[in-house]
Amino acid sequence: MAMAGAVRCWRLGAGPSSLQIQALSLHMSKTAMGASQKDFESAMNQVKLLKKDPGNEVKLKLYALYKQTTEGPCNTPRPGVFDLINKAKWDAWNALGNLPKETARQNYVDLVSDLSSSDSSSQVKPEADRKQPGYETLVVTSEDSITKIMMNRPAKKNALTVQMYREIMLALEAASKDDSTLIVLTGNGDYYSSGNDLMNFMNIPPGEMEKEAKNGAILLRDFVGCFIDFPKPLVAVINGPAVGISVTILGLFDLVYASDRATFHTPFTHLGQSPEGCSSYTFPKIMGQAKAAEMLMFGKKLTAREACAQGLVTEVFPDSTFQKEVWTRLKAYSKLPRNALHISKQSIRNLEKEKLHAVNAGENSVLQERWLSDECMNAVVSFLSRKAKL
Ligand SMILES: CCCC/C=C/CC(=O)SCCNC(=O)CCNC(=O)[C@H](O)C(C)(C)COP(=O)(O)OP(=O)(O)OC[C@H]1O[C@@H](n2cnc3c(N)ncnc32)[C@H](O)[C@@H]1OP(=O)(O)O
Repeated sequence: MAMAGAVRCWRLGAGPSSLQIQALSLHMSKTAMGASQKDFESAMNQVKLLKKDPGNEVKLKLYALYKQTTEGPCNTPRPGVFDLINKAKWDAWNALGNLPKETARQNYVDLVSDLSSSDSSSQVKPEADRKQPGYETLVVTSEDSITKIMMNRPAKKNALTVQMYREIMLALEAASKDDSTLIVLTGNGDYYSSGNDLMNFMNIPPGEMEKEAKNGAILLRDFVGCFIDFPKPLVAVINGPAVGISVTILGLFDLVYASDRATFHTPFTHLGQSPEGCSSYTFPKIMGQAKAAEMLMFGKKLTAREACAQGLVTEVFPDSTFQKEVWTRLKAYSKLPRNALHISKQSIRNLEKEKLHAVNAGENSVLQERWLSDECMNAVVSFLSRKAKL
């Protein structure tokens, strides 16, 4: 809602200390003498420096007091019934009746002073302060109503260890309960993620293979289950190549933004494995049977633009401007009415939830067998002995 003169430019920068000093001086002006024209002008400038949007109700109050101070009681005709914004502004001004200009000026100065005080106590914290503690393989931060979960093993291309699967589940669980509107999953470094860490298959004593395969299937079921059940909009910010499970679960996200440097690769057959992440169901639905088969069965690697053309990716951005463009977009989306957004997400997902859980269970029991196969073991040994790479 734009209100000329009274309320503009909430995001113009000002150091917290200068805000505090000005807030204090405005408070001090609330003495018996009443607010002067200079105080009023200073308050108008102060409004432009507020970092936190005070909300429409307060903006209307400010607008009304501004008009009353500068023009006196409202004497213009009421805007038409469909001119909602101007009608709301007129109503707020008109409600002040015959309030004297001096009192309106004082009230305006007092209101701005209160807003400035609460604004300066909620200044943006530095990145290090926003980082949530307790994660070793992730960096989790919350800002602008967005919780960002960043996979943080760049030297290993963000390959997913058992600990990382568990930490992502914990971070999702916490994010489902925090006050964020959107949740973002992304990667640190040049890769989004190279998929399952193939070291997860190593160092298993000979007699323990079946038990470990079973544990792996349970971990995978729970991991994918978290994405199926997640109640808020999930956004993948694909900063570079994505492999294996980091690709398949994209079918469970609400938005997928990719750098034009990203690629999408599911080389399951080469690895003696089979699709997971509900991709055996979501991919044919998203891109059609033929394209899904080429990816999931024959391991065709897609460029970001191909993945976008096939509906797996929402939008592709040039790598040079990727972060800036994506985060600007997400910050705008995070201001949408939170409850409406979450209810829409849940309505869409609820239609499919039961089916997705059944698909997840089915895929995992097939994979549990695959992990015990010679084809899978040979592929892992080849990679680890550096004979094979994707
Ligand atoms: C329990 C749940 C199970 C869920 C199952 C999911 C299925 C999948 O996700 S299948 C996909 C598995 N992923 C792969 O097969 C990728 C294997 N990695 C590669 O082919 C290559 O590393 C690469 C193409 C991703 C990158 O090649 P590049 O030459 O650029 O870099 P590298 O020198 O190979 O990698 C750097 C460093 O990172 C290690 N690394 C990378 N990816 C993995 C991985 N997936 N598992 C284990 N380690 C990985 C790589 O070994 C290097 O480590 P060192 O520097 O120590 O040699």
